[in-house]
Amino acid sequence: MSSPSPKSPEQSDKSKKYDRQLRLWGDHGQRLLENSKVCLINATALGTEILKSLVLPGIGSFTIVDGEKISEEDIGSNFFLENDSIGLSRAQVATQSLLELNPDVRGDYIDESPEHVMAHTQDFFNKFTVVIATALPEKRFSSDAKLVAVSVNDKSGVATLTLQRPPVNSLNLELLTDISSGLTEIEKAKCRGVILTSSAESVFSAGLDIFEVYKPNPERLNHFWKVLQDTWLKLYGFPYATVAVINGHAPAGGCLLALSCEYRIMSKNYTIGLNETQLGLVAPKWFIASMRNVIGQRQSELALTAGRLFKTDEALSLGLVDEVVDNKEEGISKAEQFLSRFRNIAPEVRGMTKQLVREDTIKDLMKTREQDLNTFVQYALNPKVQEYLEKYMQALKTKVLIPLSRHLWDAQVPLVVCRSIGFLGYIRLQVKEHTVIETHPDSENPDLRLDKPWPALKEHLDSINVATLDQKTRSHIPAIVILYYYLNKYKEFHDGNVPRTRAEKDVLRKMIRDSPIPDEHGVKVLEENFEEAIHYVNTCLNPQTIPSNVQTILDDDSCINLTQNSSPFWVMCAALRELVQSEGALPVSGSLPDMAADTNSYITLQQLYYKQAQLQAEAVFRRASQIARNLGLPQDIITESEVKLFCKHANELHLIRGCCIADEYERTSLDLTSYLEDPDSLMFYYITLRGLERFISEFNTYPGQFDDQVEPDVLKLKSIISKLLSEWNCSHALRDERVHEVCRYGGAELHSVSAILGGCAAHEVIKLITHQYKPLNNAFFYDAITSNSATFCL
Ligand SMILES: CCCCCCC/C=C/C(=O)SCCNC(=O)CCNC(=O)[C@H](O)C(C)(C)COP(=O)(O)OP(=O)(O)OC[C@H]1O[C@@H](n2cnc3c(N)ncnc32)[C@H](O)[C@@H]1OP(=O)(O)O
Repeated sequence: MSSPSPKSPEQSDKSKKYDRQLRLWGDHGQRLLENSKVCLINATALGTEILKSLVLPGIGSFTIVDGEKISEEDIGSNFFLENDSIGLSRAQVATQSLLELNPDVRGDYIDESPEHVMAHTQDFFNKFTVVIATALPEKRFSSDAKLVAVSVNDKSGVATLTLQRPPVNSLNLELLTDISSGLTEIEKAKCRGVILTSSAESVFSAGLDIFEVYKPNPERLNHFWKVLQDTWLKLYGFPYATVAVINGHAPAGGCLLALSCEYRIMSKNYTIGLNETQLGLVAPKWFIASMRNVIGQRQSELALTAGRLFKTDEALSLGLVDEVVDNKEEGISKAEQFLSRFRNIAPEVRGMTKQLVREDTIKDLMKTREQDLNTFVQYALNPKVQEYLEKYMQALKTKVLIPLSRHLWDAQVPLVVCRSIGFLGYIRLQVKEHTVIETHPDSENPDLRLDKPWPALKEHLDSINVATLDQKTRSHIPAIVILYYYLNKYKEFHDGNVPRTRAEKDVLRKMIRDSPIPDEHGVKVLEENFEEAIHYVNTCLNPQTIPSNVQTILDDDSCINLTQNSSPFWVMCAALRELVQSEGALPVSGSLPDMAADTNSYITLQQLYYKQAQLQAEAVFRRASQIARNLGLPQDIITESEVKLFCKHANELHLIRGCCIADEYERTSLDLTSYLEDPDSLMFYYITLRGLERFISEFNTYPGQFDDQVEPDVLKLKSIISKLLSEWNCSHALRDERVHEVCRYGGAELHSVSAILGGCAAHEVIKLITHQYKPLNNAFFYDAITSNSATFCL
């Protein structure tokens, strides 16, 4: 790779400290690094290894977001955590240890889960240059979807209101609002009855959304409770017959919804109850009344004070539910049968009777609404209650990858997701758009323009007749002059064409090789500069074309249709496009390779190239500044030094348009056939890891985490993976030993694997920050057993 030249001996302390890396990405790269703000989610062994490799080269600052306390497992794998820190905040201890590595770096931490941070400070992550997330399970939910579905069976006149807020229909403000408007819709349609059920496989509703009450915004909290009261009043006093088909767990608020209906049909093997006391919460009076009206004072008191959750069959014996079924379909059919009981009863009469039965309970809340609201708000804001809720939230675990990925995608903040488990490692980069000016290609041909020299260069080169030079001058002229001279001779005999094929180039090489004048002994000695000219025949005579990747960038919509949101890169590209259109070529890079020549002739030539590069860069700068002005962008958005750098590297520009992780996880088909047919392909790790993510999401543990659960977990993971493969329409199966291997790890991190992967991930982050070198596009897998690695574009 090409590198900036070494620094002079008079270096500042900082440049001494960073000397080696400055050779790789220069002062300007270092400046970007020192201005960067990096966020790490979860200070796992891998997470801290990544930060270590970013703190040492001097990022500006880092913030760790991690609500976990240090465990024994952490101590075993995480170099930055000490034995005596068990039980302390992982974010805090890791921050302190990392800061010791480099006094020039600032660091802080947030001792909260990323989900909590997301829920309370939506834009928190937007301020970072890069966000890195380790050990972050997916969360399968989409924020845009409708939260309830209402369907009416025209024949039976029965409406079904289905709760569909994944994953567990927790009742947040939006879901409650949708339930309420769903009921209004049904009321207007004058249906014979309503079935309330859920689209989730195993949950009816998890009750109130804890995020509405944990560290709440007081205004929203008020509104939330009012809407809950309204929704309950509407459902409880609904004029038409209501049945709850409880096709999954129904704790707390979920139970309240079911209790508000007139009849309850529950699938086997789930739980239901008002379990508030178990959570350290007191259920409001109308929750209690709803239960008392169904199972009576005595049973309610026993159930409520203990916060009991009843299994389906217990709930049946208690009268909390009316019927038990095997599945939702049977439940719906039984609900229709219940509703058909009222076929011969006038709906108004039925409705009025229900109103009278329920009137007192409804009036009670109506009378005390304001007081109930105040009590709730005060109670929710009580620090002790918040403490309970915090503990409870931690127990529920957080899964935040999907919403975080979407959020950062929209905010255009790069996200680097990494996982290290046993001998397996994975890095996935999410960038919406990433542009690179200095890609540092491995080999670069000098940009000499000998096929089409600009006038000043042509004039200079034409002024030297190589054939007539004396021996001494001849041996000191730069190789480029020689090459140009013989190229012109060649063209004279070949209809003005430059040599293209190997045979044609051999002809030119021979012309140069045969050129020496015999010495006094009649021997032809080929001077070093002539040897160099022969060498350049291969690399310097390719006609000046615009590389296809650069042309694609210049033809990109972002280059042609600039807006006020266009980045400086695109403004410079637009200006470059105009230069290319008028001159037919990219700007000259302006640098000459070293050559055996006398200083004067070399410098004369070097000046010509340098001056031409300056002139072209100035033209691009003027045009770019004008474009920026026309767009109303700030004047300092385009700097002359940046435009010079841009023009110098115009033939290596690189653009990545990535893919959002959330989209990747929601994809329904994936063509893996070609990979899975190759026994050496590491693609199976992708499938295994996706299975692992889903396992963690469903069971809140790692497969194989508990010794006595390894075999059952293997079966569970296998079934999850085959479900995934069938979701992707992929007929291949994953070999059993692969699944066993992952379960054997039990979620453990190995420090050695995390250290390697941490270095790799940190290097990708440096590329993203400095906008130098091409970053990974987009996933990297590392197998520490075979020492193989592979990258895939997912
Ligand atoms: C402050 C004053 C308040 C006074 C009001 C008093 C009245 C209170 C009424 C209430 O309703 S309080 C809420 C009580 N709810 C519960 O206790 C249920 C908790 N959830 C569960 O037990 C289980 O989730 C479940 C319903 C049995 C389903 O289990 P499953 O294994 O299928 O899913 P999980 O992995 O546990 O959860 C998936 C996902 O959903 C999140 N989640 C679960 N419940 C809630 C909730 N109530 N609010 C918000 N989020 C919830 C859970 O954290 C998981 O999230 P991720 O980890 O995927 O991010």
